[in-house]
Amino acid sequence: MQKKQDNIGLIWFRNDLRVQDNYTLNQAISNHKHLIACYCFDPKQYSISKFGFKKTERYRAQFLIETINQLKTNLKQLNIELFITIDTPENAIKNLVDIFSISSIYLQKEWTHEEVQTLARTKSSLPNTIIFHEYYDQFLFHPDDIQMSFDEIPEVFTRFRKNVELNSTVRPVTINSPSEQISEITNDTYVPTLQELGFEVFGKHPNSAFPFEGGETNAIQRLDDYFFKSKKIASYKKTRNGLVGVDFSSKFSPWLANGSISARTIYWQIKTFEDKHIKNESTYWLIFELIWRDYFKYIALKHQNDIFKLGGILHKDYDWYQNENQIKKWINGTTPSHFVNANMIELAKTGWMSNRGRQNVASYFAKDMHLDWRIGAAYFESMLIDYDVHSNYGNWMYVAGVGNDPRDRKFNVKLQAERYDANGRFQNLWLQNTLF
Ligand SMILES: Cc1cc2nc3c(=O)[nH]c(=O)nc-3n(C[C@H](O)[C@H](O)[C@H](O)COP(=O)(O)OP(=O)(O)OC[C@H]3O[C@@H](n4cnc5c(N)ncnc54)[C@H](O)[C@@H]3O)c2cc1C
Repeated sequence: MQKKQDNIGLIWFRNDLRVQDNYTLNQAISNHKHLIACYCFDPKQYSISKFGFKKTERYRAQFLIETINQLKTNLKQLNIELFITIDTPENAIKNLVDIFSISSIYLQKEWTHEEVQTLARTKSSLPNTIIFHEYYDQFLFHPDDIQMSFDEIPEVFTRFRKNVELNSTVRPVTINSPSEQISEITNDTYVPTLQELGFEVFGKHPNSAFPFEGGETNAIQRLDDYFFKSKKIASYKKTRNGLVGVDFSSKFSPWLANGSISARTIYWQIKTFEDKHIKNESTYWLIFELIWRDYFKYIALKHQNDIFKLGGILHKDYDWYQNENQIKKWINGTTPSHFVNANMIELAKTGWMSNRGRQNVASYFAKDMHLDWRIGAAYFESMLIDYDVHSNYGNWMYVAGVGNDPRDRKFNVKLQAERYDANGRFQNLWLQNTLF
């Protein structure tokens, strides 16, 4: 076994906010006797984006605060202090490097524009002797285990799925054990409040389909409830197009998005469930959806910044409008479609929307209202508790006809409402103040 280094290693947490099955942390623990960690509430993430929305709205901010609280506690159990700042990484990390004479920094590898820029700024604020150890760790199927280069990722999901199902395996989860305690370390940093991030305190909406709290422990709790206590996973395929309540789908996405649970952990727990209870179409379908998640990550790796461009990865030259009045109607839930409105009001009041809802409101925005799809995507980015850059932009491109839908479908929102909300329960839930 390699001898552990005496100098202190630094783990920079971004979207991998967990201690178990965290390969980056695992490598840092293997290489260093002593470790510290940091998380930055980067003010840029709370500023206004180019389309006029706050990049992170209050729902995700609250979820993140809860997540960092648990991360701090869980890291302490591994004898690792988490330093938290409301500052840019370039400033915060430079400070820690100076104070603790850090020479190695560990982080999850990201490839989207803003993350790459932030890392570049951070690197240039530091001496070039600092070694950065970056690892892909957000996938179900690790990039080294798929039999395709990024350029060869198929543009059709089914081809990608069949390839990985046939040729790749999911790695086992890694268990992290404590590192050595650092004596006499002072850490007076703390998890900020919502107000310190620029928001007012708010209560959870009583009708929210996502009433859960952030953090690794809560993610595991939800998994245990959905799989082993209620066993709802066994009927997931039948319920997953639901609109009302907590259990029609797994609700794993917010924890997956900020990395408080890994896709591998979910996968191996599905396998345990199948061994202990039942293996059926529903248990498979949850894995199928996790492969969709991987797919959009690989699409972003393949096409880089094209996923943010108006013509998307297909470089389509459609006519798009930026009519402010129409955009407001969509956001406020005052379009001619009650079904679209109900979904948009749910999003505004809770930070959550079902997958069925998202497909419909996005299709309506792009294909009925012909509005610049990037504005809809930026609004989702602001509001969603589970915002994930690859899934959000990948799905928006798909629905807008500039991405990976080979059939370029348009949703008929009236028929969709009749099919998925036949008794109007969902629409009544969110439109009661506007219709009656
Ligand atoms: C326009 C649009 C924007 C979206 N934006 C996001 C986003 O920012 N973040 C996000 O996590 N998901 C996004 N999705 C995908 C999907 O709607 C959510 O992942 C899902 O609704 C989350 O609920 P769940 O965890 O209960 O999902 P389940 O149905 O229980 O699925 C389990 C997991 O599979 C993954 N998954 C399921 N469907 C998809 C999908 N279509 N694409 C990628 N992964 C999927 C998610 O990680 C999800 O947690 C978007 C979909 C659309 C149509």
